[in-house]
Amino acid sequence: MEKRNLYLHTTPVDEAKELYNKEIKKCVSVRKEEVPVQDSLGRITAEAVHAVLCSPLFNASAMDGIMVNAARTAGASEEHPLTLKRGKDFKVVDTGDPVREPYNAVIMAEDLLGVDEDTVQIIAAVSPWSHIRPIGEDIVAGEMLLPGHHRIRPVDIGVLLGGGICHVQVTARPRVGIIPTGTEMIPPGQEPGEGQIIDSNSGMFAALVQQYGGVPDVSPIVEDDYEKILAAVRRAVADNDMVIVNAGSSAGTEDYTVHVLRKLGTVLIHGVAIKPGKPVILAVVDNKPVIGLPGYPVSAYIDFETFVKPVMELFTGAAPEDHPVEEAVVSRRLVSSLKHREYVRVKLGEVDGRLIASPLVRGAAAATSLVRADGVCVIGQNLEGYEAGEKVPVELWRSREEIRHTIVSIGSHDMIMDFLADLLPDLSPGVHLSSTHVGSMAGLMALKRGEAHIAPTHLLDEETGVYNTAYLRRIFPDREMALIKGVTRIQGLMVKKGNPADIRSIRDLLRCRYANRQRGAGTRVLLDHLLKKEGIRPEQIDGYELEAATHMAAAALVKESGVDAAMGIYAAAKAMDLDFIEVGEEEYDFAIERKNLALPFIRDFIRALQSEQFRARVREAGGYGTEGIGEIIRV
Ligand SMILES: Nc1nc2c(c(=O)[nH]1)N[C@H]1C(S)=C(S)[C@@H](COP(=O)(O)OP(=O)(O)OC[C@H]3O[C@@H](n4cnc5c(N)ncnc54)[C@H](O)[C@@H]3O)O[C@H]1N2
Ligand code: MOO
Repeated sequence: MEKRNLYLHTTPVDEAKELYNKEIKKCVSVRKEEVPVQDSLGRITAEAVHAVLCSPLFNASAMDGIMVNAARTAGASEEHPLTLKRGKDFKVVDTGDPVREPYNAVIMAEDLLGVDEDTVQIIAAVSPWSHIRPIGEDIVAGEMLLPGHHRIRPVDIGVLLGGGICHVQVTARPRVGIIPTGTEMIPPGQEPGEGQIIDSNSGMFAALVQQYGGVPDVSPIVEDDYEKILAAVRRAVADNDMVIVNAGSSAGTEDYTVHVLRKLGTVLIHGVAIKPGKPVILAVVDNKPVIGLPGYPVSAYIDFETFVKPVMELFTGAAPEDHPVEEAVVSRRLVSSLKHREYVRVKLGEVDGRLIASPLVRGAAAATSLVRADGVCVIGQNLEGYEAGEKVPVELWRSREEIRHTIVSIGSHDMIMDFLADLLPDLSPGVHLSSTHVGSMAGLMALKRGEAHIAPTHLLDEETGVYNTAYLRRIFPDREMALIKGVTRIQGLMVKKGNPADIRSIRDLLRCRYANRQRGAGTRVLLDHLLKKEGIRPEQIDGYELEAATHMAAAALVKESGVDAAMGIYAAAKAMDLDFIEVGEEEYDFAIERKNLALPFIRDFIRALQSEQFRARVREAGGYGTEGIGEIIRV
């Protein structure tokens, strides 16, 4: 079996879905089961449900008051109030009480003039049936309460019970077998050894299966061995309605999934024009759908939504539910290939009334991009992408309301942005902070294009030695700008614990392996400044070209790889348990257009900055100063 799968042909997404759907429909049969109405929330009705009882079950008073015979009230007026006697003319009723012959109308208590215990006067006649809910007003026995294919909601449960139904026929939950494969995989919770990977996908699949109304059945991890995978698939197919085999879907020498599925059944598709998610396998084994999903989490998720969910809907009878789509302005150029339909995760924010989509990292292994995403921009296979500023359709993964109350920050990274994102919804319910880390300079450019509310920045003006203001003046010559004072922070060289390479100053970078930050990052500007002061040229630094996107990513390189030093902030070094050699202090502030200072959520942001909770977190992290925090500097 030591051969590679070369699947050069990739089928367009819709074609693959249609072909598979046609084939699967032949073998999927919907099973029904009866469940107590009380336990039916979220289940799908297998057939229409009809009421067995009327509601109300009898003619019922709709108000507190008295019941009368309407004819008896004729002639009552303000000039000629009519006197009624208890027992003879009326009976007292409460809301919901039955109203029977000879009574046929109810008068509200507030419309009665009390004379004594047993006597009232009325000043208007009433018509028959007033304030009476007639039998079957809401539900008539035999009436259809819910159609088939309907997802049962709390209000439906109320109506079913009211209509005399205690048990309801729903579609049975499909059992979905999940087989994680890979010799390098370990279950979550086990200490990973060299080269081992935590099986995080199975947990995600199990949750997705539950979300879409199925019952997950996760097998133990199967190593990359043809016979073992074959046995696992056989077992899972026998025990379940459908099966997912995870990883080993592509062209590696140990990617056995497709060979196993060919041996056991029919592989209809291997390779779809979708990115991420290309190596998906759509097969049928023993009349049951079996889908091979790629190992990379983002690919696996996109393929699950695209191919597994529709099959589950065949079993559950649920109507396909799609995310709402809205038009957004894309903040960066998005290049895509005609070879596939591409799903680009985006952060969304509303700035100056426009919905702005900022693309997140596109790697298929970047699972956090799924967590951080507010939506996804789907670039059709017939498109080569979009230019910055172009309108693009975006599937929303969060509500429009939530997006509207989100402060969009684009710029330099600091851990205080995480503290603030965590604190804000606590201090100002409903307000969120979304921060994208692209470096100080790129953040200011995004602010200029109207894609962000604030841009965190720490840029040193070499001539004046002053942070931030000079850049704002230069980049926004004709706009009224301001800086919200943030923190001062200690910058330094992060080195391995115990400083084995004995690094004491910038000059020592000449004899070690360094990791830099991306172009336009304030930390890189500071390094360049310090190198210049020492008369060192960038090309003399080994690793000047190696770029980390954040302080923490730079610290992780020092901690886990052959890198000896990276410039960063004290808090990152401390968080990663690294040693730290101080090189200077800098100012990390928030650039903003002055007109936006009045936005309610910007006031919330400033309040959060000045809160005792925030100061406490910053003190705990260490390496920060908070003098003047939250003050406004006009630029
Ligand atoms: N020569 C080629 N190599 C690859 C191609 C190709 O066309 N030619 N396709 C690439 C694409 S696209 C994808 S997507 C991946 C799919 O990989 P596999 O499905 O074969 O998965 P593995 O190689 O076994 O694993 C890859 C990677 O996925 C992660 N993984 C796997 N299982 C799990 C799990 N249960 N939980 C969490 N993460 C998991 C892990 O990082 C693995 O290293 O192939 C490319 N290669
Ligand atoms: O299809 Mo893979 O998912 O592009 O990375």
